Amino acid sequence: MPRRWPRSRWSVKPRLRVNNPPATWPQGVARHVLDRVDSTNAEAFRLAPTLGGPAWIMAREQQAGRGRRGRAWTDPPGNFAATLVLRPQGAAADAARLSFVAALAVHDALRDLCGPALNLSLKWPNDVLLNGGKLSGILLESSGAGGQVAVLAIGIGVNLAEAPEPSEVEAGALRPVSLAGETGLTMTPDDLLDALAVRFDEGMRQMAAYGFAPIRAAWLARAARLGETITARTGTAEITGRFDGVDETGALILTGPRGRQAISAADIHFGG
Ligand SMILES: O=C(O)CCCC[C@@H]1SC[C@@H]2NC(=O)N[C@@H]21
Repeated sequence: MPRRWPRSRWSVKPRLRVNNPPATWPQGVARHVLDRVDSTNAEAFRLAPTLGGPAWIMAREQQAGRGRRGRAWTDPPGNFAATLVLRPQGAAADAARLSFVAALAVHDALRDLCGPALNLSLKWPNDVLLNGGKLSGILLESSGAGGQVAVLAIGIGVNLAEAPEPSEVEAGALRPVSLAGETGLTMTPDDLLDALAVRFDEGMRQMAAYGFAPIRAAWLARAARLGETITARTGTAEITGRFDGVDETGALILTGPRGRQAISAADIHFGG
């Protein structure tokens, strides 16, 4: 139930389904909920050999969450920490496109639960922003050999209850925000898991049927700062240019003084 309702910023009442898993949970997908774990991504790799198909692994408490680029991810109680483990038997490039499916699924599941007025947007490659601050992060990890992915772990963290202090994230990073802090809305991790599993399954089916193009289009329709000047920091370079979209591999397209560049791995900074 909403704790408070800031009418000035909202035009639509949120729809929250509490403690009521939908009958629409995708068929053939396992659902594991753990009380405590080090990292749901680590658990995904431990469980993978025992799984007969895709599985969501959610933990009520995650003690050693992993973030992108070797960073830690902290999870205060009430936040969402889950991993979808897949055995895609495909190339690494195909797996990378699933991070866009994941970000879209998080975005759309939150909108399903809270209503369309929730001010969400997406930041390349797969952050979900609320009121311009970072609400959710996604970490893809894989194992395999010869360019083929045997196990893919898509780990998703969402600050439902609490965000880390700005001092806990690195300088220049987006302000961390939580759903409760920004809107007063409360949502259980279980409710988000159920909505997310449905949305992710839809995205996977869409990609299987029509390829990456509709996923890319839907992602771009929700993208923050499209057409604006942004900065991409790779390990070795800093590239500033106009954010012109995402190519068919999922690489970020920046147009700057050196022309059009496709960037496949970087941290993005909005500046200003
Ligand atoms: O740095 C990022 O933005 C990505 C953060 C991903 C955190 C999630 S929480 C669930 C899953 N398990 C982990 O150890 N990490 C991911």
